[in-house]
Amino acid sequence: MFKRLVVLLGVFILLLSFFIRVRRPKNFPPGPRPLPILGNLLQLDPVNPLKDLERLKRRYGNVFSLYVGTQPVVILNGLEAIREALVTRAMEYGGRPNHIMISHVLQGKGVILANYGSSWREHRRFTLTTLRNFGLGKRSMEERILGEVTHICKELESSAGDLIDPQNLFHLAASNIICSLIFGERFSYDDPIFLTLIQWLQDLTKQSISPWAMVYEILPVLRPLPLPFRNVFQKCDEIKDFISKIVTQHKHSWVAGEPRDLIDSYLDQIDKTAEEGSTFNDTQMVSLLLDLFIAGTDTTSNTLRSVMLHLMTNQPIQDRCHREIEEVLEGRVDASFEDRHAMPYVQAVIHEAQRMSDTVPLSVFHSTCKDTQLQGYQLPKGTMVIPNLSSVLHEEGQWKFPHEFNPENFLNDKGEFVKPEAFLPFSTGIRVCLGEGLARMELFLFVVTLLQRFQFVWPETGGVPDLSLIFGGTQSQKPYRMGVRVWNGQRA
Ligand code: HEM
Repeated sequence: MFKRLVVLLGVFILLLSFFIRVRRPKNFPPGPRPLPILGNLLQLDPVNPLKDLERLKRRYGNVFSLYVGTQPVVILNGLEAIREALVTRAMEYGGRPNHIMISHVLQGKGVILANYGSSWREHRRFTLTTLRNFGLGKRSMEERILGEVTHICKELESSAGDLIDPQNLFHLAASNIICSLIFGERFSYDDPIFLTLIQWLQDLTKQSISPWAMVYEILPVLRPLPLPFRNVFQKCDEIKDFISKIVTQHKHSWVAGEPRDLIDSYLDQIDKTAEEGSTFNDTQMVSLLLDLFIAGTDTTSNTLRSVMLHLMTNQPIQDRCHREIEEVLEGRVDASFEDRHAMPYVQAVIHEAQRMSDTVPLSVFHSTCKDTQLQGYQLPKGTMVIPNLSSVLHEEGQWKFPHEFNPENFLNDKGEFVKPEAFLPFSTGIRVCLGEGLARMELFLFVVTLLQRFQFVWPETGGVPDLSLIFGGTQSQKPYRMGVRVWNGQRA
């Protein structure tokens, strides 16, 4: 059915293109000529458009435009253009598009896809304060994370000598940290309810960038029909129902002023701001909780999978990390985030693997909040803007080794850890990832604890390691299996 629809649409568009010419706004960033209805979609590989974006950047410059359907979109490449938009002109570029499918699914509520304005600002501030109150940057958050790592270690111990695919394990662990923060409890890795929730979330993120999402975008007349994109809305409602039930349970046991988790803190906040015009309410709470799940699970677990793959396929680097960890911890069982200052090499390796993992390649899309400019071009209010973070993470001139895995990218001549300005996996500016602090703490404590206790080896039967990435809103390594050996004083 999808194929027939595409063929019919193709013929129709071809005919239309003889009569209609899409015109870019005046002094708009340049780009290839769009077709009516489809725009430039045929010039982008739907499986992975990053190479096409690189090609277009070479032809049109760091700031160019494309049409997704009838909507013009500006793509920003390289540190300079991204910084000018997201930092120097932060307020002008701090909006979110409201016409794409995922904005409709999430209804512009919560934080991630909320437009620039008081509701977004208040929810962002509330979430950051609450994360801090629950110990972000302090020992209590470390204990929460280390507690989860203990569960991973147990699973790995039971797989010692075997090969395992760490995908689910890392995913469940990252999710559990969010669960413990917002629901006040973690789930066991085989809890059927937890597994269903995770599956729903994966379906939701996968379907929201499927070809049907494009059909939704370019042919609004089809939106009311019972086509596959309706599943995304349905999945989202199911997840929200699940979250709403937990919120209702909390309301029965909540004691004002004594928050156990983010839901309790939110209920306090509703209480405190009960006057007219408050942006805090039950609907916004459920959307915020959903946002934290969506934003905090895939991202962290995909980055972890990438770090482990690079470590496994570079044994001398893994060995050197292990030695540094042993020297600093001196037999101490629990690492602390503060230990990172004494572990420049481990820090460099984690950052380098995160650079290569390029987890959120095209950031979350932005939108201009007013008529504005960039590098001499004019962008009208409401223009969708895509910061190509991937282009910065591999930008020539910014990195010693832009295209290969090499921890030297983060080390100076004295072997000290240095973070180049172009390290932007969390983006930058006023919409910079709200979970950056949490994610950095998780990555460090997970990796240090795992490397202290285990050696990870690329299986002999694994063939040549494939380090290429599967493109998506969040990118990931292809599934792989890793050999796990318990470290008992002797390298195998
Ligand atoms: C390695 C892990 C992570 C990466 C690479 C990552 C990356 C990003 C990126 C690129 C953005 C878009 C920023 C922009 O629009 O310019 C973002 C936004 C966001 N992230 Fe993360 N993220 C990670 C982990 C997390 C975690 C653990 C949380 C949960 C606490 C989280 C919560 C958010 C939220 C709520 C936003 C929306 C911020 C806003 O619109 O104001 N992220 N993240």
